[in-house]
Amino acid sequence: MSNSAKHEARLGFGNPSLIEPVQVRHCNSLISPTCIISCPEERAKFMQAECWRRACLKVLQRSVQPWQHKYFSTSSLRYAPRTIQTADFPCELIRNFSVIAHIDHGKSTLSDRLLELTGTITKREKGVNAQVLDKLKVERERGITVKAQTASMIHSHEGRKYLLNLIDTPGHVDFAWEVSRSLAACQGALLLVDATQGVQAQSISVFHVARERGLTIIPVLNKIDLPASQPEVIAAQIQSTFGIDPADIIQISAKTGKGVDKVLEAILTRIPPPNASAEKPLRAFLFDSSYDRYRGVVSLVSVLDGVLRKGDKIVSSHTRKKYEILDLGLMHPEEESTSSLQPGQVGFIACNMKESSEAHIGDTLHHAGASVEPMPGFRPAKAMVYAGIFPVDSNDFVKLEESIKRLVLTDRSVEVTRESSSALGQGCRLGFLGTLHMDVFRQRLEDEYNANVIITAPTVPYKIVYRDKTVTVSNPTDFPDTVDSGSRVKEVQEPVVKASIIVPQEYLGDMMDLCFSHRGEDMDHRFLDSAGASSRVMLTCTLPLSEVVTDFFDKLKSRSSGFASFDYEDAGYKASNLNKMVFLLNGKPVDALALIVHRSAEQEVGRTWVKKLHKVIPRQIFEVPIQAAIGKRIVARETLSAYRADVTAGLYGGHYERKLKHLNNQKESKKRMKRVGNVDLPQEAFYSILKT
Ligand SMILES: Nc1nc2c(ncn2[C@@H]2O[C@H](COP(=O)(O)OP(=O)(O)OP(=O)(O)O)[C@@H](O)[C@H]2O)c(=O)[nH]1
Repeated sequence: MSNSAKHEARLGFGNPSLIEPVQVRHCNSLISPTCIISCPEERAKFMQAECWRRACLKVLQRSVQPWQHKYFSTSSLRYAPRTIQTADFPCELIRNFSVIAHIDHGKSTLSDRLLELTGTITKREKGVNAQVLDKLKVERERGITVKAQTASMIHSHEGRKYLLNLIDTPGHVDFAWEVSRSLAACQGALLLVDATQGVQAQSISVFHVARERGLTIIPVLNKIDLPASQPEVIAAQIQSTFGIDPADIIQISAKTGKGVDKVLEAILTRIPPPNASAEKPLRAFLFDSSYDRYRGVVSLVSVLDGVLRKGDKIVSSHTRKKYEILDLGLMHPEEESTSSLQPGQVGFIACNMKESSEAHIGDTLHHAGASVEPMPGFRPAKAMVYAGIFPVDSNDFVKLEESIKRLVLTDRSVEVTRESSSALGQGCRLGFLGTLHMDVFRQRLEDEYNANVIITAPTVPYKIVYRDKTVTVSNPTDFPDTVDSGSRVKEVQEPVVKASIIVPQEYLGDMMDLCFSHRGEDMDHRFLDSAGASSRVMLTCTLPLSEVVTDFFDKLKSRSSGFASFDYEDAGYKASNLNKMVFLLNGKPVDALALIVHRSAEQEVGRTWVKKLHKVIPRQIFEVPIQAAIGKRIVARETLSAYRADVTAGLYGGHYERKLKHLNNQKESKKRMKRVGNVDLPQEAFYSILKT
């Protein structure tokens, strides 16, 4: 901002500490919406800048009460909320639908195109951000959706205005829970299939979830602009896999916009309106929540019956706690306050819930004093993979714990407990839905909270069956040291999954080999297309979850030249021959590196890890044996040779015996060090071991 700019009017209200500082870079100066501009030319420049306008809107929507909008005054900057009268949309003018598909088949691109086509966002607002609904930095960087997003659109058709509510869902198998709860708020689903890749593993799983929920499915073939697309072949595949009539399939290019208008028309004509009544007592189904630092928990609800108004007193069927609706409205695509949510509508509510655990996913909210039948809820998200997270600098634990707590407020599927390790100090043990989920969480910690962390090798929850009880163990340090006939342990069970792999026929043999080498059982396969040179096969088998969470997916992609797609679902527990492997440095176990391994992989895993350790541990002034042990049995060993300090360096010339005396002294002191077993293992060494 130029020096000539004088202060004239504040673009912030009430208590300035309530205003989140949003930084906007313009004309190479950092400005924030609380900054003040008076020079007319400067002001005009700022006001025309899109970044400035968006930042102001963001601040206003987040921190300012609607009654304060009038103070936000200069003419070109006036905050003009697009007022939606929700009462104008009775059930027959509402359509609630999700976009579902295999990963990367174009869900977010189609969602953006629908938002554009209905005028909800303009091309200018969209700017360079290719995907409006992928709001997280990690989503934009990786080009994947990790959190389902809701957006309401208004679309005019044959002289009537419809309220369309879209939910863009993630495609990766780790986030299947997100998809299933999003579908609970919908009557229809757009099933996207990439016209170059065809039906993939998650296309099948999401199709079945949508069908089980009784949703109307609109099949859409995407990416028909690509030269490699084969619309007819893939349409036949959709017909044979799902029993869908090819005449019902809409062919589009979400990228160029071709055919997307037909999708809009199908949404209006094929998806039934919600069956909700304003006369019945209120029932609002809570299907998602997030945390806002100023307002507490903000929940997404689908109003099944009745009307929800600002100021209403509501009760949670799950906790029986009472709340007052302080704000509510539609996601358009950002939050936009309205005075009510009508039957059949999907929107957000803020009702002073302080803890995110109060917003129980699958809860039914009703008016205080009324009694209603709650909807059947969801099964809670189940952690499949556990890992310890430790700060690289152990002094940063308090800061790290605080960051984890905050992040968990926005990601309810993560389980957190405290953990301490003699090697890595204080940390947290976290439970995730899968390894991608774990990696995304780690990246968010680094991106959003500047955390520098060490994350231990992922492990799955095992069941230890003792003679008198069964205990679930999600940390290798809690696993019994020996599981043999003499111990109290009757058996160890590990989680297994039912895996399905879709792959061109020529890779079937490779895939069977791969599953077999990862302890796959009950293998079966069936052809998806009518027999032909390029027909595709669906291979199913049960796999131990611990095999899936390591490098299975990478191997699957490389051995199928990227053609295989993979999906899995929980298939319970199975008895298995497992043991705890510990790594000894100079005879002392390093707790943070303990692993649970299957008998058949002991040698290989032991050798690989011992080699890894040998590479990264700095040489000490004494020899260090690095061993992998199972109980008392050593399965692999490397020796880190001693680093020999040149104790004779300062002796110029002189007698040979004098040098020998120094060398002997050094030998003695090394012996003492060895006895203490004091291996110097910096945190950075752990970082590089566990990173790989
Ligand atoms: N050529 C072409 N590319 C497309 C089309 N639709 C999407 N893409 C591209 O496909 C890639 C994946 O698209 P996304 O919209 O992110 O896919 P998605 O299904 O939302 O991905 P996830 O949320 O990670 O499952 C992006 O690079 C898009 O630009 C299309 O119609 N034609």
